[in-house]
Amino acid sequence: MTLSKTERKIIEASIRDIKDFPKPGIVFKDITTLLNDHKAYGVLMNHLYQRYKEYNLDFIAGIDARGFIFGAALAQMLGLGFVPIRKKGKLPYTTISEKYSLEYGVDEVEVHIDAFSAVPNAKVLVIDDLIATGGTANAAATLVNQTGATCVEACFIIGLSFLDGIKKLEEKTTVYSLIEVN
Ligand SMILES: O=P(O)(O)OC[C@H]1O[C@H](OP(=O)(O)OP(=O)(O)O)[C@H](O)[C@@H]1O
Ligand SMILES: Nc1ncnc2[nH]cnc12
Repeated sequence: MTLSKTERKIIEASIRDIKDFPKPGIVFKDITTLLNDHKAYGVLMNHLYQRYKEYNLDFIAGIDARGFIFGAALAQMLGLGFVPIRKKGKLPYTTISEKYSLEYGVDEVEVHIDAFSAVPNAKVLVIDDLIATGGTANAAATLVNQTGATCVEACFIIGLSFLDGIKKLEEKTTVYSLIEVN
C-alpha cells in the first residue's frame, strides 16, 4: 500500500522548508509543522498503520531523535514493542554500536544488545523522519541485523533522492519513503 495523491498533498503541505539551515545551501525539512498539524499527522500515522499492519512485524525501531516520534506512535498503534536506536552514550544497558560518516567527520549509533530478544529472529521496521546520505539509516539497519533480528524495511517520511542514500540502503534492505524530494 502506497500513499494516495490526496494523502501526499496533505502531508507535503505540512512540512516546512527552512533555507540555509544549518548552513548555506541546505534546505532543512522541518517536520515540527507536520507534528503541529493534527490532521496531517493523523493522515500520516493512519497510512503507516494501514501499510505495516500487513507486514507481521515484531518491533519498530526508531532512529534518534525524530524517528522516535513516528516510531513510538506507530508501534503503539500496531500493538508492537518500540526500540530506540540512539546516538552514542545515551543508552544505559549493554549496547552494540556502529560508526557512520557524516558530511564532516563521523558519528555513532547504539542499540541495547537484548532489544529484540523477546522474539527469536524478530522482524523489525526501522523508521526515521528523513534519509539524506543514508549513513544513519545504514548504521541502524546494520545494528538491527547484528543483534540476530532482521531489518525487513526502512521507512522515511522524506527521502532526499538527489543524494544517493536510498540507493545505498537498498543494498541492505527494502526502503519506503513517502515524500521524495528531487
Ligand atoms: O541520511 P543521513 O545523512 O544520515 O541524515 C539523516 C539523519 O539526519 C537527521 O538526524 P540528525 O542526525 O540531524 O539528528 P536529530 O534527529 O537528533 O536532529 C535525520 O533525522 C536523520 O536521522
Ligand atoms: N535537509 C535536511 N533536513 C532535515 N533533516 C536533515 N538531516 C539531514 N539533512 C536534512
